[in-house]
Amino acid sequence: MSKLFRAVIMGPPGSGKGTISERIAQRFALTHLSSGDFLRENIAANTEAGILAKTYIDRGLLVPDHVMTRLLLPKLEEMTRHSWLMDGFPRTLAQANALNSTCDLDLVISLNIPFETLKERLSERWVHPASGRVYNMGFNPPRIQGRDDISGEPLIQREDDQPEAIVSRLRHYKDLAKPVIDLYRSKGILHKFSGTETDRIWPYINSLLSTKIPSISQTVTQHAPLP
Ligand SMILES: Nc1ncnc2c1ncn2[C@@H]1O[C@H](COP(=O)(O)OP(=O)(O)OP(=O)(O)O)[C@@H](O)[C@H]1O
Ligand SMILES: Nc1nc2c(ncn2[C@@H]2O[C@H](COP(=O)(O)OP(=O)(O)O)[C@@H](O)[C@H]2O)c(=O)[nH]1
Repeated sequence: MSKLFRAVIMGPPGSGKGTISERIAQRFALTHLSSGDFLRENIAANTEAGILAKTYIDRGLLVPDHVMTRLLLPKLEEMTRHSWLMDGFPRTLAQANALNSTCDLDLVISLNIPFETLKERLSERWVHPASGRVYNMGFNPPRIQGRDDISGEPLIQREDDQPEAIVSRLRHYKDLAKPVIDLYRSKGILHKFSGTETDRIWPYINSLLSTKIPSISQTVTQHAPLP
C-alpha cells in the first residue's frame, strides 16, 4: 500500500490558512481541501446538506458536527490515491475524533498570529462570495479594485470581518481549537508557527514539508513502483 501525505492546517480567522494552503498545494502538489469551499459548493448545488448548512452559516453559526462529518468524511474516504491538506476541518474535538477514525494524519500545522495582526488583515480582506477567493488590499490586491480577478464580479467585505465581531470569533476559535490542538500535540504531529507575516512563516513551513514529503514519495516508490 502506498503511503500518502495527509495534513491539516489550523489557525484563527485571518491567520493565513487559505493563503498558506494555496502555496503548499502548489509547491507540493497536494490537493487543498477547504471545508468552507466545500460547504459553498454544496450550497450552490442545493444539496440537502448544503441547504441545511446554509441555515447555520447565515446565522453566523458553525455547522453541527454530525452534518460536517457526514459531508466531509465520505469525500476524504474517496481520496484514497491523493495526498491532501485540509483547511477548516476539524474545528471541534468531535470532528477531530471522527477524522481520527477515518485516517491517520501525518502532520498538523497550527498558525499562531497576534490578535492585532488578525484584526488588521481581516479589516482589509475582500472576498468573492461565490468562489471563496480572497484578496487583501495591501497584501494581494485584485487586479481591478473591487472586482474578482477571474469572474469580474464584485468583491464584498464579510460582516464578521469587522473588528467588533473578530474578538468574539477569536475567543470562540480558541475555546474550540484548544482541545483539538492538545490532541494533536499529544500525538506528536503538531507543528506551531508564529509570526506576523505569511512571507516570513512560509519558508519554515516549506522546509518542514520538504523534509516530510520526499521521504513519503520514497515510500511510494518502494512499495508501489510505477508500471
Ligand atoms: N469544520 C467546520 N465545522 C463547522 N462549521 C464550519 C466548518 N468549516 C466551515 N464551517 C462553516 O462555514 C463557514 C465558512 O467557513 P470558512 O472556513 O470559509 O470561513 P470562516 O471559518 O468563517 O473564516 P476564516 O476563513 O476567516 O477562518 C464558517 O463560518 C462556518 O459556519
Ligand atoms: N498584510 C498581510 N495580509 C495577509 C498576509 N497573509 C495573508 N494575508 C491576508 O489576510 C487575510 C486573511 O488570510 P486568509 O488566508 O484568508 O486566512 P484564513 O482566514 O486563516 O484562511 C486575507 O485577506 C489575506 O490575503 C500577510 O502576511 N500580510
